Amino acid sequence: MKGVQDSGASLIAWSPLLTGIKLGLLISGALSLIVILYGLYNVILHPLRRYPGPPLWRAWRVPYVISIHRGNMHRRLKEFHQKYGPVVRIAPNELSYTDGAAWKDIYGNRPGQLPFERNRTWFVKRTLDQAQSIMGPDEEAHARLRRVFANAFSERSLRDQSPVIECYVEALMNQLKSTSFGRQWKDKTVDLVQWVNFVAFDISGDLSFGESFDCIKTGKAHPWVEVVNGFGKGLALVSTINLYPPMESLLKYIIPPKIRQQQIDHREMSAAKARKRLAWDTDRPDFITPTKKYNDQKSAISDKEWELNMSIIVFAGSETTASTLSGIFRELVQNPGVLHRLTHEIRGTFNGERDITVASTGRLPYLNAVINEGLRLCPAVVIGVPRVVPKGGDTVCGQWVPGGTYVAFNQFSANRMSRNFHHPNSFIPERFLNPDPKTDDMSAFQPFGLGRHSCIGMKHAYAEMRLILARMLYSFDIALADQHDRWDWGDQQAFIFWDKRPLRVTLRRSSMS
Ligand code: HEM
Repeated sequence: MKGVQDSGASLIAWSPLLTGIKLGLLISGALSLIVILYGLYNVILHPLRRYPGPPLWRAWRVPYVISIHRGNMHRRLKEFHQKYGPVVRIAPNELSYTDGAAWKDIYGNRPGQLPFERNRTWFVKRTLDQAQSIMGPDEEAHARLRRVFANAFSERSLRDQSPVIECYVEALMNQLKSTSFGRQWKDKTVDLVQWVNFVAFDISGDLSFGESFDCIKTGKAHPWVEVVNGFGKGLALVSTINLYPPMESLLKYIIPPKIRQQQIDHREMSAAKARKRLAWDTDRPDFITPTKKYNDQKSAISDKEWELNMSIIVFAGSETTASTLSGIFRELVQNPGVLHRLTHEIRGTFNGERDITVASTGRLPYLNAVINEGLRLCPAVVIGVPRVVPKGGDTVCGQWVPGGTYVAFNQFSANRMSRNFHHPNSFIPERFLNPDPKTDDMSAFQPFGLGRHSCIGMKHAYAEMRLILARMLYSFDIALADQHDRWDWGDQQAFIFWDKRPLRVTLRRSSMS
């Protein structure tokens, strides 16, 4: 009897816990049901239901988020486009395109039609007084900022700025040629990824902040550069969290305090550098002199906007150029035939290193073809910058897309589709010498984007890349340090930007230098 009483008493004592467990099961059951029903709705009833794509990705956004954080989104998208075709639904409300016609429809300026704006989840504004940026989604602010900075990127400004670019490339060459510990060298092994990063950031720092980061001089990355090199992973985290607005408030708990402090210090360092350059009364040839002149008349840009946009331009101008050059150098050392033909063109054109300038490298057909082929195989903007279809919907590639859908042209996938390019995974610069529309669809090739948001620094990027490649191949015979170190550029991870692996090459002074 006592035993029964005891077990009855303990059952009573357990009953709140059992009720709690039951309630918990009920709630998690209900939540799972909602998640399943939401997935089923997305696949069966959603307005995008007729677009093909991997079932789990069409049902929920989670696989997309996981892939972004694994750094393999570019490879997954390529697989999907190979399987499902030129338009793939990669999330309940997102379509990915590889058909060249999508460039004009999504990014082009179409008079009389509403624009496809930049997707706000990528460029969210955290406070109302946060400065506007040229990379931001606000079309009005963008148009104003684009006008303010336009003169700094004109053909004429590039001519004025060329001596600055040449001076840093000269410094790079001197550093690479320098003796090691006082001894002349015959062969020298260097990591080219590191050195092109140094030169690209030093040039960008000078043209925007008025001072170099001194990466070439010191042989190491400046703290400002070190922080922005990890920027892609941060942007990937923020952009995916922004997809789930209630999670946004958790950001401050997710980001470790050390990283948060690093971000604050970095912002302050950028602001101090920007203020220093702006206070300088000078006519030096850089991005700021023409912009300041315009702004003195129009007062179009606030102090905070100066600070934010100068940092953006430093980053946009260096990471992209450094990535592309890293890709081109890797392709060259892995393709000796192309390297030989390019070296022959460069050494046959110039009579000495002094002849190699921004202006004189503009007319080398094979050099230009090599750069374009590098931009195709190793696109700096790996994953398309998404846009949003305007209210009321619009047509992309002849198919109706409802308003609010995210749409993007994905360059890595598009450039490696055999329906766009013959032997799409091979490095064949010749395809750019005499493009044959039967084998290569050049409408798919827009490495600098299209329309009002297309790259403002395109001329500068080509100028820098031509000069660096020409000077390097004129002065050095370059080969892979380890002949087994061969792989496809796309094998690397990409967190919005490429997570670049080293490129160890052996340099030997050429007979020309
Ligand atoms: C190989 C080098 C480069 C590549 C592949 C590249 C690519 C791109 C692309 C695809 C866009 C369009 C983004 C969008 O559609 O939302 C863009 C925008 C931009 N790029 Fe570049 N870029 C390069 C170099 C540069 C350089 C050297 C600078 C400046 C010095 C620069 C500054 C910018 C800026 C400010 C924007 C935003 C333009 C706007 O929204 O009006 N880029 N770039």
